[in-house]
Amino acid sequence: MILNLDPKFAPFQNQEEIKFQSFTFSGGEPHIKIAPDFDPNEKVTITHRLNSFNDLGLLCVTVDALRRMDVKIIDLFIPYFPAARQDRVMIPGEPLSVKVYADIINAMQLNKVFVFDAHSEVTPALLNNSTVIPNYTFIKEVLNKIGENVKLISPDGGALKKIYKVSEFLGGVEVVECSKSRDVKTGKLSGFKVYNDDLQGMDCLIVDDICDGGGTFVGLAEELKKKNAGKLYLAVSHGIFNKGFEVLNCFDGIFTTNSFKDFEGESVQVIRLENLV
Ligand SMILES: O=P(O)(O)OC[C@H]1O[C@H](OP(=O)(O)OP(=O)(O)O)[C@H](O)[C@@H]1O
Repeated sequence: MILNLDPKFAPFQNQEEIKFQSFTFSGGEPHIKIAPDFDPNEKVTITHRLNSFNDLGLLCVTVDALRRMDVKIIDLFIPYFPAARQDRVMIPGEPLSVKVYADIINAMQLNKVFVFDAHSEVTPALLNNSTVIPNYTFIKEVLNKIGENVKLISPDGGALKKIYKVSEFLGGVEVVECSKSRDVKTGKLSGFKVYNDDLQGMDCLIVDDICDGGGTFVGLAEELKKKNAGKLYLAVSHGIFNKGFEVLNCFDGIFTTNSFKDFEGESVQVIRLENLV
């Protein structure tokens, strides 16, 4: 049985859906009424795009309601794990936000928690019973659209381990390693290095988990262009794109999934998770 808390997000097709009504009380608290016409002995998988504390609140009350209906086995699929980038404390006074979210979810005592393309190994390390769904099939779909004659570009050390696994899955597509540096005091991006000089005319696909403002990818695209690379493409599992797509107009194509939100009529090609999981 599936309980899709976000009506626009139904990644698992052909499964019986649990009906419910959800709304927000006038004081701002999320609420749910689940229709009791299903067998509580069956496993229930909740799917939810958990992008805010309100979403988390709805998840908490949903799990409570299911437990009170005697549902014993609950799985959760959250495609984008909130605060996954806040996986270390850089300066005293900051929270370890990823642990805050993980602790709350762990307290729900779920059977399994599925996360799509976790930012780092910290998320699954903190989450009990977690499974990370890799980005391999997403990137394969991207190559189906742009062709396989590209080099895979890894923007930084954090992305490196994952990109070699993607390359292996794709039968050995060549990887170009890059690194980015930040100003120690401000944390602002200060430079990029591309460890391959043989990019003349080569089409390049930058692969990463998240595009937020896009500074990482614009900076890297400039470096790739300096090396006379051909067409530039960007594929990110989780598209936040908080500065819009205009800033990313150096790219010949941008690809993402609907893990964070839907992008209707915007300058990005969305490969929906329905086709990937
Ligand atoms: O679109 P932008 O605003 O440039 O952000 C995108 C970058 O941010 C994240 O990495 P982050 O820099 O947090 O990686 P780290 O954990 O390796 O520091 C993500 O993996 C991208 O590389």
